[in-house]
Amino acid sequence: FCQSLLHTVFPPELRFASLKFFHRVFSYFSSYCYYDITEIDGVNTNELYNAVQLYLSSSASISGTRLSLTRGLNSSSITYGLSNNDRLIDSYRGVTVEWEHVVTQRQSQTFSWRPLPEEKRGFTLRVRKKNKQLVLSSYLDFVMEKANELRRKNQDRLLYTNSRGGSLDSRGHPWESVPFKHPSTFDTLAMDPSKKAEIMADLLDFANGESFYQKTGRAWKRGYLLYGPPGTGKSSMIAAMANYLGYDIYDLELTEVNTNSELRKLLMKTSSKSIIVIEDIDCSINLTNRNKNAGGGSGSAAAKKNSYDVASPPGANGGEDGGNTITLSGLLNFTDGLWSCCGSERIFVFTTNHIEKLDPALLRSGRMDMHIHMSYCSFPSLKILLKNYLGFEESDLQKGILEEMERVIHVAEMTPADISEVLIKNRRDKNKAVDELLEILKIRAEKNIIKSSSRQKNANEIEDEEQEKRALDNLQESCNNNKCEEKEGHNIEDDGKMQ
Ligand SMILES: Nc1ncnc2c1ncn2[C@@H]1O[C@H](COP(=O)(O)OP(=O)(O)OP(=O)(O)O)[C@@H](O)[C@H]1O
Ligand SMILES: [Mg+2]
Repeated sequence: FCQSLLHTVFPPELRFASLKFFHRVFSYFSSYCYYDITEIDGVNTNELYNAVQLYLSSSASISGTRLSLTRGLNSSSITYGLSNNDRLIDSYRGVTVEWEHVVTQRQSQTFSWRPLPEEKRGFTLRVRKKNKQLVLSSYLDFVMEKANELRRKNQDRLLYTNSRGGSLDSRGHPWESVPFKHPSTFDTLAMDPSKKAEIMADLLDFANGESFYQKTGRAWKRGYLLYGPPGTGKSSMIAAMANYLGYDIYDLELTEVNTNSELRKLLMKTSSKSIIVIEDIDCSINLTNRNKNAGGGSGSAAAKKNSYDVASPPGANGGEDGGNTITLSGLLNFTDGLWSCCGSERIFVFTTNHIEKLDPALLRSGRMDMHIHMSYCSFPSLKILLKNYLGFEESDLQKGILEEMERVIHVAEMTPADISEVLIKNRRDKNKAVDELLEILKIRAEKNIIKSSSRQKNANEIEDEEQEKRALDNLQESCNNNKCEEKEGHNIEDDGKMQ
């Protein structure tokens, strides 16, 4: 209206100045101020625009007359947002604000190095002037935070791998990703319930512990070492952790990493809220010699001790000379050196079948915060498997069968993987599955008893042999001593004679 009035009343040279004047007068008397958030800011995508769009999708009431629906890549849920030129009221700490989605056609003569969308989109936020401070200081931060949370919730988690070696993709990323859809959860995981509850509580404390880590001056990260025989659920536990916290997983293949600096680059490209996994750490690299390159090999015990105490500066033993020169020192810098803090809220999980092979430097407290022993199936774990695979509660099974299972399960030393195999095979006939499982448990237990008794017998025999040998050695030694004494006596005599 103003513009058409200007056209008729003012000559062209005065139009611009008078428009500015009207605008000033209008904004002086208006009790509102307006903020434009455009989709594209210069040549960059405006992150705030995307955040607002996502944020509004959570508060858009279904009663809105027209909503636009979107489903993103890697997302399994639909989000909705404002359609063109629609408005929505939001309130924050008792303050009401109004959002409008503004879409206009882009003028065709605009020059740009990259193709821009034909429509110019943006949000206009209308706030009362008296609330301006609140909006600028905290409402927009709140919107960003909420949007990030929604993005994580809506988006399927990703599983990243560095299987391409050191090569980068077209965007310069060293990680390749696929949607992560592992069904393992803490409900399906068979392990001692009290241990499970402890781990779950620890994870929750970690995820909600931002202020604690800030207060205590610690980097916001946590390390878990899972160890135990194959098939006891170490990988399943990692998947359950990721599903529980909603974190992405970075599966680090150490054999594909050539140098310590490559390892650092990989770490820098991981995102927050993620689990960084190194499976079978004892097999990945030679982790017994921390200062292989810097110290020039394992030396004396003292030199070795020293190499544990002195943290090598990053890159000192980086082995940029090619070949697989990644060292334990590089790995330790990766997990808790300065570089490990270049993101936050990260969990490191290492798995191994042989904890005894690991270097004490990896096991010292503070490095791997929790050591979790995944062991052979116990009776409580067995009950979880029976419930998950066959739907049998404790009360559905005969007391005699349960008692017998409880008696043999420890001696049988069967992994949850072995037991689930038997249950899956017979899952159509549940009673048969239980009978067969009990039978197998008994056979295994019997075998183990025989094996351990023969081992004991062997050990006793070896002990006897050693005792005999020791006795013979002692005898021989005393004989030798006697001979020496006789000989020394002769010498003295000889000496005497000579003198
Ligand atoms: N504790 C468990 N609870 C439920 N299922 C389990 C458990 N342990 C093993 N399984 C089953 O056995 C299979 C193998 O388990 P998983 O891969 O987690 O073992 P692992 O300990 O990682 O073995 P490895 O040391 O060989 O990597 C899984 O598919 C899972 O279904
Ligand atoms: Mg595994």
